[in-house]
Amino acid sequence: MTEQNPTPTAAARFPSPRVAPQIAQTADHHLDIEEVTKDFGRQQVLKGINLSVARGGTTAIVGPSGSGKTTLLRLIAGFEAPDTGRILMDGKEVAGSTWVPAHRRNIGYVAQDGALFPHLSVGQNVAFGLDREKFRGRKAVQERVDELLDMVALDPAYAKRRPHQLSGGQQQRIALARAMACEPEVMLLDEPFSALDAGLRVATRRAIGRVLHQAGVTTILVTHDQAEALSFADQVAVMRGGRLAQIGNPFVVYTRPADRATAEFLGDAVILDAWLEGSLAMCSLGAIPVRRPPAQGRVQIMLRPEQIRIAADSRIHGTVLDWDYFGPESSVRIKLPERPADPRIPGGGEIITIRHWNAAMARAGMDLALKVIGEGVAFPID
Ligand SMILES: Nc1ncnc2c1ncn2[C@@H]1O[C@H](COP(=O)(O)OP(=O)(O)OP(=O)(O)O)[C@@H](O)[C@H]1O
Repeated sequence: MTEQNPTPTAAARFPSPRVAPQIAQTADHHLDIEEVTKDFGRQQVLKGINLSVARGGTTAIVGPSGSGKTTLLRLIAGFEAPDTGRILMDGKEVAGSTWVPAHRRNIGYVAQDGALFPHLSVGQNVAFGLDREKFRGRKAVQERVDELLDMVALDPAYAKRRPHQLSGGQQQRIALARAMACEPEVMLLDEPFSALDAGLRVATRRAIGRVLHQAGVTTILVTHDQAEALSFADQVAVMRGGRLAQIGNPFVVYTRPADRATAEFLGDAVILDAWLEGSLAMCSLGAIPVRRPPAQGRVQIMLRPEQIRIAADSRIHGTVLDWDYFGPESSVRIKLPERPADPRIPGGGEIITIRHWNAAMARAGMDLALKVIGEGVAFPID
């Protein structure tokens, strides 16, 4: 873990009360980020971030490239200092009016490429993080290295190899073992799976997630992959343009995104113009129930493609344009009727994409009856 001797700015050392509000501390918060900002030159990269992470919890910070994810992680690690705001661990300030350097924060860090030392063996890489006061002598070190390799499901026989003699997934597990050797309370993972191919990526993610969960380590994963964020974490924080657009559990952020951009970032979304009356949105797909309507009248309604099903008994129809076959499911493009029967309903003629498991059912030009399952999410029109 390299430290870059960050110099806290005057604002970070002496934040004004205006920018460092007291946010109620909850007993099980391990990490609290309060009103944190960070500028690089004239660019404000973080614009007032507030985020709390529960002890032993797993948070994924997800967002498009350049949204400030890595910068936030580096601030938590102590590689950089915030310009304003503060960061607390266990309710104690580590950045803000005080400064605790990276090596005293008890935080592990695994980078995208693992950053193993190429000239050291696997065993020496893992041993690098050990507290030599605690593990004195070759035997004690060897036993602990074997234990750590076992923890990440690697045979101790690998200890003698050099990093380049291992697969990408094995190298990432070694990087985790090295970071775990320091016995960190918090583990920061900066896109550690992104260089791995699809199959290895899922297996490595599962293996690393299991190790951290079993050890009760509070974990923050940075990723730009929404599926990875949803499957890995119990809390997802969506970043956009230096701000947190939404924080919630994976189910909530996926099914009830806060705005259209978040909806589209987290997965495929069908978005239609609609007329909202009470808690029913009327659109080309019929009357769709909406939870907590944000407005009345003209809105946009969002559905996930898997909520739109083919159902023989429905009055809503569409025409198949084409489809893509993916094996277990197909993606079917459908054109909705030009003018909905009810004149109050905006839209018509929209092209939507749904998912269906049976490709044999779809033919171009075929008429399909469609049914919506569950609730939609309405977004006000600006
Ligand atoms: N040390 C630095 N000096 C100047 N600008 C920086 C520095 N670090 C980051 N930035 C800028 O801050 C912005 C946010 O970068 P950051 O790496 O935090 O984004 P990110 O969301 O992690 O992106 P990616 O997914 O591409 O890694 C970018 O515009 C980047 O160019």
